[in-house]
Amino acid sequence: MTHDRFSAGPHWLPAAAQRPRMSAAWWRWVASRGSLTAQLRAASTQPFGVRLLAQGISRPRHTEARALGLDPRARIWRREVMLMLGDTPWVAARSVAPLASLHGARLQSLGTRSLGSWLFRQPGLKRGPIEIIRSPAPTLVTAFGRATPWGRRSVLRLGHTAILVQEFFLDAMDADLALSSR
Ligand SMILES: C=C(O[C@@H]1C=C(C(=O)O)C=C[C@H]1O)C(=O)O
Repeated sequence: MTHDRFSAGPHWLPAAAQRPRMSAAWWRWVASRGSLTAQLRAASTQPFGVRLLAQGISRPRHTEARALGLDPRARIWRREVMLMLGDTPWVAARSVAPLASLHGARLQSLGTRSLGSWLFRQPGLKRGPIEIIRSPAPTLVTAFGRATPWGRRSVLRLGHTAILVQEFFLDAMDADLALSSR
């Protein structure tokens, strides 16, 4: 069985439903609607980087298909990365987009450039509601560190292209920014 970094167990809920369960400092990260890349860059003196873990054609998870309004058998492009500050991973991210809608989109050629640094420059970008999950499956233990309880996702739309961006915050970010204690 392949190691599945991103099989999240519990349910995705609207951000407001999860707010009482998190600190104000976490809320400012998990519920923000701007570019996470830009927020990460501003929060650390360490250089921001993207470590590409995997990308390619796949099938969506059921929860991803539902979020994108897709048939679970539809083919999607998946991109799994670690967002790094210096040598420390702070966020694990999995973004998926229907292959049919990717025509002309840059997801496939991004490499180690941040998806957000391209997306948030596009005029007409629309971001759907932020959903939050608590305690993503403990399987999100990577060679880079353990996950915090928090993950978030939203669908970003650019014309006919829809991209579900899922971000799971790692312990090192919590420790470096002392988010749980504020
Ligand atoms: C959507 C954004 O892009 C970030 C960069 C990603 C990537 O390069 O794959 C994935 C998730 C995001 O955290 C953002 O910066 O908000």
